[in-house]
Amino acid sequence: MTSTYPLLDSVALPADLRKLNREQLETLAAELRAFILHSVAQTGGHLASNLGAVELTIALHYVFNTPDDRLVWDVGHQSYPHKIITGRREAMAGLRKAGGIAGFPKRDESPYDTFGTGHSSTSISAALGMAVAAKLAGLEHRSVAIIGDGAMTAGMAFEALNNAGDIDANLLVILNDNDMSISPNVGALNNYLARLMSGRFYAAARRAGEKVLGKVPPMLELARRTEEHVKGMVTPGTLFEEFGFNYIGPIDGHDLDVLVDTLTNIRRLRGPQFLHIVTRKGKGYAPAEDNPCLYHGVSRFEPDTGIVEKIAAKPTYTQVFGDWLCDMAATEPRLIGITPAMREGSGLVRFSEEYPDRYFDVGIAEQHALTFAAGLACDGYKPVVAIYSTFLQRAYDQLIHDIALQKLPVVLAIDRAGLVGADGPTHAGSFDLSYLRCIPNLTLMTPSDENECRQMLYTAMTLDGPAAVRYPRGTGPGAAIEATMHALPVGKGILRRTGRRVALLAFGSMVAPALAAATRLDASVADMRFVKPLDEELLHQLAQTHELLVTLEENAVMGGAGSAVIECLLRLGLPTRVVQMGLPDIFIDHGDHATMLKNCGLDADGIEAMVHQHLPE
Ligand SMILES: Cc1ncc(C[n+]2csc(CCOP(=O)(O)OP(=O)(O)O)c2C)c(N)n1
Ligand SMILES: CC(=O)[C@@H](O)[C@H](O)COP(=O)(O)O
Ligand SMILES: [Mg+2]
Repeated sequence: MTSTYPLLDSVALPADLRKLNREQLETLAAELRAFILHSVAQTGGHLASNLGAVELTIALHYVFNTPDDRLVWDVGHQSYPHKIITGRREAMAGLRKAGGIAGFPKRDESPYDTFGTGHSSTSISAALGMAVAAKLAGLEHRSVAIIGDGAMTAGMAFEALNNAGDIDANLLVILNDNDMSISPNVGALNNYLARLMSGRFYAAARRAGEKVLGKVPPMLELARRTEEHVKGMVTPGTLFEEFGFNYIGPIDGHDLDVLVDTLTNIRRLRGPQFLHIVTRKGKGYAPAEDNPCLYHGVSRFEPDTGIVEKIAAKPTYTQVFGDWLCDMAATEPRLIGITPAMREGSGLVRFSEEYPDRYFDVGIAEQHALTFAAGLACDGYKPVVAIYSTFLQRAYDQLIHDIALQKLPVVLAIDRAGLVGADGPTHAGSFDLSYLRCIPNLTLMTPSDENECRQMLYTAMTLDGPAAVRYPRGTGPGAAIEATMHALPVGKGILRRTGRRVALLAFGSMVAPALAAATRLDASVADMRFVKPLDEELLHQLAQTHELLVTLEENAVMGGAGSAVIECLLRLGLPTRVVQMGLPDIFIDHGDHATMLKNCGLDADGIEAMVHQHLPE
C-alpha cells in the first residue's frame, strides 16, 4: 500500500530533512500539514498555530544545525511540526494524553526541546541565555527565539529585547506575525506591526528584504544594512532596530524559498538579529483559517467538516462567571471587565459585545492587568480581572503591592484553579490557595458548585477590599443557579452533613467527592467556602466533636487551605488529629482530569481509603 506521507516517512530526524533538496520541501510541508490536521483531529490540541508554523519549522531545521543550534518556541503551542520532525511522529497519537507526549516543548522529552514552555513570552530571555552561554564557552552555536505577535505584547519580551539589543551575542528573534493572539491581537504594538506591513515602513522594509534575496550579494547587503544600522543611518528605523537589532522583513512565512534563503543568510551574521515573518493562523485548513480562534485549542473534530466534538452538557464555571459578569454589569455601572488576552477562555465574549466600553483586553500582560485594575479602583471603579490561576502567578507582586497593600476593591475571578488535564503542569492552577492565603486584606473563596460561584462573585463585589473567587476548569456538580444574587456571610462555611467520628473539611471542588464518600463513612462534611477568613467557629465545633478532621482541597497540600486549618487549630489550642489531602509536592503530568485527581486520592474512593487508614473501625 502506498503511504499517504511518503516524504514525511523519510524524515525521522532533522538530519534526514537536511538531505532533501530544496524542491522537495514544498511537498514535505504539504504532507506535514496534512499529518498534523488528521492527528490533532483525533487527539484535540492547539491546531491553528501549528498549521501556521509548518514552513517555518521546516526551514529552521533545514538551515540550522539543531539541536546544537537552539530553537526556543514561545508558548510552545506551535511546536507540533517540530515534534514530528524530531522523532516524535508516532507519539503524536498520544499527544496530551496520560503517558503520552506533552503539548508543549519539554526538555526531558527530546534534546531538540531546548527549553520548556507553556507560559508565553519567555523565549527571547531563554534564547539569549543560551546565546550568552555559547559565547562564554567559545562555541559557534546559534540561538533562535520564535515568538508570536501575541506573545510579543508581554512586558517580559521587551525586557529581553532591551537586554539582548545591548549584548553582542548570536541571537536571532523571529517574530511570527499572524495578526492573532488567541482572539484578534490587541494594543498599540499590534497597530504598529500592521503599519509596518502596510505603510511606508513596509515599502522600505520589503525593499530591504528583497535586497537580501535579490541581485546584491545577500551577505554584502546585510553587512551594509548592519553597518548603516550601527551608524544610525537607517531611517526610519523600526522599533526593533531602535532596540539594537538588525531588522529583516517582513517576509512571507509560508514561502519556503524565501525562508530558507533568508535564514541561510542570517545564520552567517553575528550579533542580535530580528526576522519578521508574516503567516496565517490555521494555514491550509479552511475552517481554521476562517475561525482561528475556535481552532486555537480545539477538542477532537471531524477533519472533513470541521465539526468539533461537544463535551459539556452542563454550564462550565467559565460560563457561570461570564453570565454573572453581564448580570452584574447591568446593575453596577462602575464594573469594568479585564482580561489579559483570554477573552474566550475566561468567558468574556458576551461581556465584550454587550459592554465594549467597559471591556479591556490588555494583551498578554498579567502584571499590567492587575495594576491597571488597581488604578481604576483608586478612582471609584469596580474592576473584575478574569485570570487563569496559572497566569496569576505572573502578577504576584502587583497583587500584593498595588492591590492588597492599598486595600483596593479589585475582584479576581480565578479560573482553571486546580488540575487542568491535557495542558499539564505548565497550566495547572495548583498553587493559588498557598500563595494567596498569606496576603493580608484579601478575601479568598472556593465555590463548591455553580450557584455558590455566582453568589461568591457577587459577595466579592460587595467588599471594600480585594477578593478572589477561584474555580476549576470545566463543569461543576450541576447545581441550579439562582437568578437573584445575594451576599454570603463572609468567613462562614456550612455544614452539609452531620456524621460521627470524622469530619471532612472540604474546599471548592472537593465538596462533591467529600459528600459522596461521607455517606459510606457516615462522616460530617463542611463546605468551608472561605479559605480566608477561615470559619474558626465551625472549625472549633467540628474539632471538639470529631476524632479526626480531614482537609480536602484541589491545591498543593503545602501551605494550602489544610495548612490554614492546622494553623488555626494550633492557635485555638485544639489537639484534634488532622489529615491533609490535596495535591502532592510534585509537578503532575498531563492527562485526563478525573484520573489525575483519582491518582492523587482526591475522589470519593481515595477519601474513604484515607479515612480508614487513619481511623480504623
Ligand atoms: C503568560 C501567559 N498568558 C496567557 C497565555 C495564554 N496564551 C497561550 S497562546 C496565546 C496567544 C499567543 O499568540 P501568539 O504568540 O501570537 O501565537 P499564535 O497563537 O498566534 O500562534 C495566549 C494568550 C499563556 N500561554 N501564557
Ligand atoms: C497555550 C495556552 O496557554 C492556551 O491556549 C491554553 O492551552 C488554553 O487553555 P484552556 O483550554 O484551558 O483555555
Ligand atoms: Mg499570533
